[in-house]
Amino acid sequence: MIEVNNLSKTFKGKTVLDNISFSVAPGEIFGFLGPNGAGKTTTMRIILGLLNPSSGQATLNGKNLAKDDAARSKVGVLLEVDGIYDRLSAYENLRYFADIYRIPNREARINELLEFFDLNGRRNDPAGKFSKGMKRKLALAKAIMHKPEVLFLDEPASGLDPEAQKNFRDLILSLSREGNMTIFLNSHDLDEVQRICNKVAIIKGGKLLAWDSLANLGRKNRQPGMELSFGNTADIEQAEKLLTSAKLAIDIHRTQEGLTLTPAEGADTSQIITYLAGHDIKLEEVRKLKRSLEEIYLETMKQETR
Ligand SMILES: Nc1ncnc2c1ncn2[C@@H]1O[C@H](COP(=O)(O)OP(=O)(O)OP(=O)(O)O)[C@@H](O)[C@H]1O
Repeated sequence: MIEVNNLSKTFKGKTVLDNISFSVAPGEIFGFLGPNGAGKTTTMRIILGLLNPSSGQATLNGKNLAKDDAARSKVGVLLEVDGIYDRLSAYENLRYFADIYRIPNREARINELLEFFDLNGRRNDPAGKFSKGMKRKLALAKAIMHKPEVLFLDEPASGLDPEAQKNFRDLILSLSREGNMTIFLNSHDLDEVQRICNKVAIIKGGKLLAWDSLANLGRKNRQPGMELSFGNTADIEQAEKLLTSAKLAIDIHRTQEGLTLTPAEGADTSQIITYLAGHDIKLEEVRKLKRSLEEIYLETMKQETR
């Protein structure tokens, strides 16, 4: 369990973290979201014990990583700069770190990692000749070599093409599932976070604006929208008028086959369907629209500046 309690950080009088608190449960894939300069990397560095907080604390299983070597050995870290040696081969890079970390059964572990990351065919090629995606995979192999409990990733897929990004996401998911690893992911890639994280925190200007599961965040700000399609296109206009005057829905927009809308406060989907049926309007299909993380994120950002 990672616990961040009332954490603040000031650099030369400038507050970059302002009394933030949250926690990450074991096995969770946690997405830490925010614009550039929001304070994500600073928070991560404090948790890792690389930077002292101005006040408050951050612990892993109750231990301060700055002061506890045993606790520090339970984490793996992949920062934006991946620390791979270009002149060494994939194998030599892993061998070098295996020696530093005194990994038991070194050769077996290196072979397992090269297989898992699909790098075995290029094991003897210098890493400098690798594509960006392959280099990231090698860096991730290095970060998890000692089988950490928690993996910290700072913008792990930035600069990768869509296919390499997908590849990387799948790897992170399988590490979480098979290795039962807790993952702490710093990102401003909303799509990436939406696809893999189960819990999200949003930070801006050093302040924590939100911290919840994706599902709860979607519900909290506003009800998710719905899409209605009609067998008879003449009903579309009529339905729009009825729902507007009955004040059952807001944000009503016409589409090719029907309407998208958000149930008004106090109204719900079944009320809307019953109301339209009572006015002889037949619905062909009703679909709940899932709110994207992008909508939630932008709304959260707006609320803060209000
Ligand atoms: N060593 C430092 N000295 C002074 N200011 C710093 C230092 N490290 C970070 N900052 C400032 O702290 C703020 C937060 O930076 P941080 O790197 O944590 O943001 P971030 O959310 O990780 O941003 P990005 O998405 O761009 O990586 C920024 O204004 C940055 O300039």
